[in-house]
Amino acid sequence: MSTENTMAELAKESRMGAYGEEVHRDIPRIDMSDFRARKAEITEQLWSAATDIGFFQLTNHGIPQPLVDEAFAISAAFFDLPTATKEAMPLKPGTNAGWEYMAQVRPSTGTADRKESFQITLPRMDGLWPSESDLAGFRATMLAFERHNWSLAMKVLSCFADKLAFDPNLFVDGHDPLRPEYQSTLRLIHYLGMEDAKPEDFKFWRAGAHTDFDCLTLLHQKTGQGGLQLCPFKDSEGRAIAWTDVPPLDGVITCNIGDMLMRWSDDKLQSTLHRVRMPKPEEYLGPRYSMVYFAQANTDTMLTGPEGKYEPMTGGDYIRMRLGANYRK
Ligand SMILES: O=C(O)CCC(=O)C(=O)O
Ligand SMILES: [Fe+2]
Repeated sequence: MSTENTMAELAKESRMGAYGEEVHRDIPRIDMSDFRARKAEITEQLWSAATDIGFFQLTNHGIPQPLVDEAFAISAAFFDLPTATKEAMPLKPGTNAGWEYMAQVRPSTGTADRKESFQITLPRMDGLWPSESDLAGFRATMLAFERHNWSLAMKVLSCFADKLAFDPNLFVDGHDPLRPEYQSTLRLIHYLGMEDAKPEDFKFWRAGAHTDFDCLTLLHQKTGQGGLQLCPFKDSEGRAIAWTDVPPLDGVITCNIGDMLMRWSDDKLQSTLHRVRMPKPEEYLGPRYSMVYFAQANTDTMLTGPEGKYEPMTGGDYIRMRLGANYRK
């Protein structure tokens, strides 16, 4: 993407901070069971969702629910650690690794998201894991959970490879987790509870409107902790903006296409604007936890579209270009 395109992208995001209207839309739900036998059928469903609304929800996805539950529990325990302990694992700008507190400022809102997060990008974790005495089992659980998410993301991406007439291994090789160039990220998020918040705090966002930078996002939400809303790309081009709730459902993983895959697919796959709104006063006001896996092509993977619409670019250059705009210096 050229600099002009990036700036146009940011200008577009900066108009997205308003609350806007809400409308119901069906989010396609896709059953991943018996994947190898049903791959052709699953591929059609994924393609239809990803070229249209850009969001879909996976059921029977193969990530064991006890592992998801354990990851949520230990993520909450991590955020309960003393601030000084978390401060010893700081996010280094541009690395997607480490802990941050209210540091992510979205171009759409110009204010910091009301959250803290801990990001795990495997080759960059030296000195950033909590010790076993601080939080026993954290690293082992997160390593297992990360790899399960990678595996599911690769299944979904392999379906897109078929439709894009890419080499069947292109995405798996391009996200090889055993290489130092791996830059996919698992992000644990704790959105701050609003029980004691001042009325003016409610005008902020838990996560301001944005598109993701990555290829594919897998989002784990907790039932009862809603707030995610999406606005399909088609409606965001100066036409009326209408936002659609994506309620959390047990056993379901919500997925969306990110900008990197949109570019890599010559814009066939749609990266869709989304945000996390504040609870309304009558809703659950407690903290909200989510866990998000961002599949991002390795830093040395060349993003070359099927029809060559864009100049080829490496995954590393692409992420660097996008990260600069999103964190406080
Ligand atoms: O927490 C959520 O539900 C969504 C988070 C998100 O969109 C992001 O971190 O990119
Ligand atoms: Fe996102």
